[in-house]
Amino acid sequence: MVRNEHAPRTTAGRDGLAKIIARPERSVIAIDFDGTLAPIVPDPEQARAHPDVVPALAALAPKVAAIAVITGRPASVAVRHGGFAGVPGLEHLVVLGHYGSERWDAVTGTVSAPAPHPGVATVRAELPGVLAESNLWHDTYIEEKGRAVAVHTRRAHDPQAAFDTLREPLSELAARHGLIVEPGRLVLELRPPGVDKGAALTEYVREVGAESVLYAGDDLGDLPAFAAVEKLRSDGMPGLLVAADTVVPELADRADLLVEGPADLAAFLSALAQRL
Ligand SMILES: O=P(O)(O)OC[C@H]1O[C@H](O[C@H]2O[C@H](CO)[C@@H](O)[C@H](O)[C@H]2O)[C@H](O)[C@@H](O)[C@@H]1O
Repeated sequence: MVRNEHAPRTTAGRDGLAKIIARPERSVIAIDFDGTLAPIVPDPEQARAHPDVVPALAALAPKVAAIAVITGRPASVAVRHGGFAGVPGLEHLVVLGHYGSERWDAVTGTVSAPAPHPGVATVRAELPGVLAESNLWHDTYIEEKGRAVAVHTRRAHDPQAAFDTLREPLSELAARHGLIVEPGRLVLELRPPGVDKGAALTEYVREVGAESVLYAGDDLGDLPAFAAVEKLRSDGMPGLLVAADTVVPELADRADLLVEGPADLAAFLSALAQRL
């Protein structure tokens, strides 16, 4: 059974869930990684999917049209930290990395990606100077992401103050080299423009020919995916929006269903799989 506390609080969300239950074979289940499938931890290298996540996804996958993980991480990192490769039941899993610009298919085990944006290398070279000018060189952690570079302030003495101080200079640095800043939970990522989780989700839903969609996320980078589901709903496709945390109110306020982090999301997905 899907427990009562996992009942959507909106009519649109209830309609979305009802459609998923009625025609699961035409439903896409799309889920963010950090904060949604993997608990937030101070060191991004140490983030791992909650132990209940892979069993829940593996139970659900054979019953729905498709499951996709849509993440700001490089696709290969999400696959590794998620433990998604070679799992019985997840033979058709898709991971859309770098906000949808990369794609890993479990079927082939390979990642497809466009050529790297030349601005990333220049930004990387200038970043230490910008951080030093803000007196935050020692207070930040730089995550090398290949096609992007992320500046984390979670380990700073005052994480929110460091985030606020860096937002403008990093936006200027990004803009000088044709990049944008993607803000997240105590992270400012400098990345190429032109792609977001909303576009990635819409394209994937069309590719699969889905009739309903569920999207779960926790952070600002998930807002375009929420907007995409809202647009699909206005075009007649039922959908369910799940927030895995209330720490980003802009997202949580728009959710049909709130769950309490990755373990609770896994419980919801597992109960859904049983019901289907
Ligand atoms: O799209 P996502 O899968 O949610 O990825 C967004 C960013 O997540 C990661 O940072 C967040 O998780 C870290 C590990 O728990 C945490 O330390 C950090 O404060 C969070 O912002 C990741 O490191 C970034 O590269 C992603 O862009």
